[in-house]
Amino acid sequence: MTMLEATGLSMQVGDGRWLFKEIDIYLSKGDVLVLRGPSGAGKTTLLKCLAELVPYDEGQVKLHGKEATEYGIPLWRSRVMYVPQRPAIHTGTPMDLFNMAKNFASQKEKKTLDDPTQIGMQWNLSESHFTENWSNLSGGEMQRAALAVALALNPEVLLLDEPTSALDPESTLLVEKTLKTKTCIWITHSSEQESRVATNTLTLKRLTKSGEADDSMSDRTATTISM
Ligand SMILES: Nc1ncnc2c1ncn2[C@@H]1O[C@H](COP(=O)(O)OP(=O)(O)OP(=O)(O)O)[C@@H](O)[C@H]1O
Repeated sequence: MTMLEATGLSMQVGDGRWLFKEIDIYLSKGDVLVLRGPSGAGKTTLLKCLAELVPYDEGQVKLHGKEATEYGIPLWRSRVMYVPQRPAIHTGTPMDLFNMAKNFASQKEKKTLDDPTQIGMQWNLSESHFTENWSNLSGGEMQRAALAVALALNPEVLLLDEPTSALDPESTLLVEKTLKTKTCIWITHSSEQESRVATNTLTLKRLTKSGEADDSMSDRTATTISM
């Protein structure tokens, strides 16, 4: 049964070019939809539209058949959660972030929250990484800690923006093992990662101003979805 449904999602950018046009996504529980496409094709922006972080021009997004306005935007974002490639500059520690987020009214409706430390320990992080200031963590530690905080908040859909881009191969496999058990849309530039985690793939291509595939750009012929 479809959990997250986007229909006819379209967005135009400043110069009148369509960034993406008439995107349809049907995500059921346990699906891992891999989002691929060349740099600048609009992958990050599409995830931000699904999370209602940036406005789109046409189309609808629904979770369990209801639009974001019916939930209220903060509750929507706690259920359909965008996880950036690099965590925003946070002061304090990963646990401070988790404790702050779990006290948001939108989180309080959730019955179960997990422990980010326990999640991180599956990924070769130690408890102390979660009580260390973000600024003292390495790029890979920061990326795993931010992912662990997001997972612990138990969103229904995770929108993952290159979630293993800062990780070594061993940590990448550990993180994949956990994330592929979740319902998510996952941006990656790696076809190896796609083959390990995807239940289906959506490929974005660059479009011309009129919204047609830009055939002058190599390997950019259409917006395709393969199941
Ligand atoms: N609101 C906006 N107004 C104008 N341009 C925008 C807007 N939002 C996104 N863009 C442009 O759209 C393009 C797509 O950006 P986006 O970050 O979504 O691409 P991407 O496919 O995720 O790229 P990458 O693989 O490099 O991360 C960029 O050129 C960006 O500057």
